[in-house]
Amino acid sequence: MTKTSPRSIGTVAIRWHGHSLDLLDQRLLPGEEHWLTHDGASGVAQSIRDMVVRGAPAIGISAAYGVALAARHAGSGDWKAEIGQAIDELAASRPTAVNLFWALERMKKVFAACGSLAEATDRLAAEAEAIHREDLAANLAMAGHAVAVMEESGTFSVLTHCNTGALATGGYGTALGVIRRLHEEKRLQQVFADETRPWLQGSRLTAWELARDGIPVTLNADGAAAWILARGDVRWVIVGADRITANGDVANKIGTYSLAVLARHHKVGFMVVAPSSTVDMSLASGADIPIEEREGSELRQIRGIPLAPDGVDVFNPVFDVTPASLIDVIVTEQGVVRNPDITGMRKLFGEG
Ligand SMILES: CSC[C@@H](O)[C@@H](O)C(=O)COP(=O)(O)O
Repeated sequence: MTKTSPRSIGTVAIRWHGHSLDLLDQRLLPGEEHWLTHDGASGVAQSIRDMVVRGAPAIGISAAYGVALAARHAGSGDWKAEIGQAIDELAASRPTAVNLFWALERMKKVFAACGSLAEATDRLAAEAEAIHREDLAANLAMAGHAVAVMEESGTFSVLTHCNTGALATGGYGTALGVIRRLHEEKRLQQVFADETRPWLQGSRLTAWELARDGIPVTLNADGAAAWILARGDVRWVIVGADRITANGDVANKIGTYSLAVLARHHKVGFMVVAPSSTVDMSLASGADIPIEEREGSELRQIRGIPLAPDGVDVFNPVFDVTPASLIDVIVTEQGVVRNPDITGMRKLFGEG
């Protein structure tokens, strides 16, 4: 057992120490880099719920470490019940990103095969580390597949939404990993980063992460995306995903669907980049995906400063579903699905 996190590429947001888990508090970025230490699953579940850690793969990885912590700190009595409760608590933290449930299923399988607490402690930690390591490897593989799809010669600009970087994953990033690779290959003119209202993952996290890594980034209001695409130098809109269903529909951060409509109108490529842990072949279409709604206060105020009349009614769905028909290509570490539909999805991922 290594008792260390895999080496992240880009900003590190998850640090595993074997007996505790440190998460970079993403609520405080870009102003402050503050780490929260967790020694139990409840704290990890709360950090997922409160968005200390966010982004589909990072949520799955953190939950897996949460289960490992539950074993590490379980009493010697009914340790099976304690770990089972921890898994249930983690599963209730956020509903949309399937990576959470995928990671917990992996942990459950290992847990079910353990005959003693000592064995569970070792094996659950090793499984969580494997999930973390494999996510980083998937990101690197996806970047390779994605840039091979892009036939443009010379340099070009891209537009992205939300944060899909090292902060949201095991390191490197999904959509942002592709952007990193384009930059490494000197094919990237610049990245337009949607600010991503209301939580501002684009301005607070993506712009920060890219600027730190020396990748040319221009921040824009979400409402400016149509005008930016109309100007013609953006060739691809590249986004991540929280859940991809059997017909190729994609749940991702609210605002992704409008970008897909805009991309189709302006004949700009629309690419979704996500590891296979984001694919949910058990759901027929996006209509079956549970869409998280968060507190109205996320729109009414920012860090206590009022932005709207006190108590005004708010509708705050934090994800939307982009129909497969608006997506040009889905990229995973297992390969790509062009013009996704059920046939293409089944070819790559089986029946589910
Ligand atoms: C690699 S992250 C892909 C998605 O999880 C990301 O685009 C997103 O929607 C994150 O939402 P968040 O609410 O910040 O967890």
